[in-house]
Amino acid sequence: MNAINAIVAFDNAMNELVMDEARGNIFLVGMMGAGKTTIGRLLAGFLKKTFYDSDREIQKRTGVSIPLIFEIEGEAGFRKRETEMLSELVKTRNIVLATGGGAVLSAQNREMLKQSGTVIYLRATVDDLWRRTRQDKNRPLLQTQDPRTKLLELYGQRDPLYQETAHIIVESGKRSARHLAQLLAQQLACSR
Ligand SMILES: Nc1ncnc2c1ncn2[C@@H]1O[C@H](COP(=O)(O)OP(=O)(O)OP(=O)(O)O)[C@@H](O)[C@H]1O
Ligand SMILES: O=C(O)C1=C[C@@H](O)[C@@H](O)[C@H](O)C1
Ligand SMILES: [Mg+2]
Repeated sequence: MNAINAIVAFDNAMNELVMDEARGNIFLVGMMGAGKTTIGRLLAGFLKKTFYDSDREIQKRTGVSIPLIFEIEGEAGFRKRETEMLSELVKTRNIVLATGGGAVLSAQNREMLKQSGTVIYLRATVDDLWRRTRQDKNRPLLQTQDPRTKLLELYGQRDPLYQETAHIIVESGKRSARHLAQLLAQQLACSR
């Protein structure tokens, strides 16, 4: 696949096929701080789709924050809730969904996402991810002695899984969230 501006991997043939079977759904995957929530909301606005954020839906349903779920139920408890939430959300139509950063860890989740929508991997460098997340205490996995090293470790583990799940890979690079959302909206509109 050739580099097209910020969009580094956009396989049109595959995308047409995927869009046919995708019920109009777009699923964003990527690391914490990749911009899934920010870009997802903007993209939904441009494409006139309904925006959902899996983390937010879990918080709405449980009435507590993600860090508190991690504290009480551990990561395994959170992952179970995340899979339940994704199973519901993938059944809808015409949505843009920002998934949680760890959604791709489960093979079941990866398969569900691939089968029910066009999956976009928002890819960013560890330096950018670190800059965007370092001030934010809302990410339990980064509450360690050395969060930057943890981020690097998670990136190494997850980057192949995001790539495996995605139909489209977008390098977030130096572009603003708004500009990226605009580029994506244009590409997706063209491939319909
Ligand atoms: N392309 C971008 N350029 C500059 N800043 C960005 C970009 N994308 C996101 N940001 C900023 O980075 C921060 C994190 O973004 P966001 O919360 O959307 O990430 P996320 O992928 O949803 O993370 P999480 O998996 O933890 O929910 C926000 O402050 C957002 O404004
Ligand atoms: O990267 C992760 O594993 C996570 C990212 C967030 O979106 C939340 O889903 C939670 O903090 C876990
Ligand atoms: Mg988010």
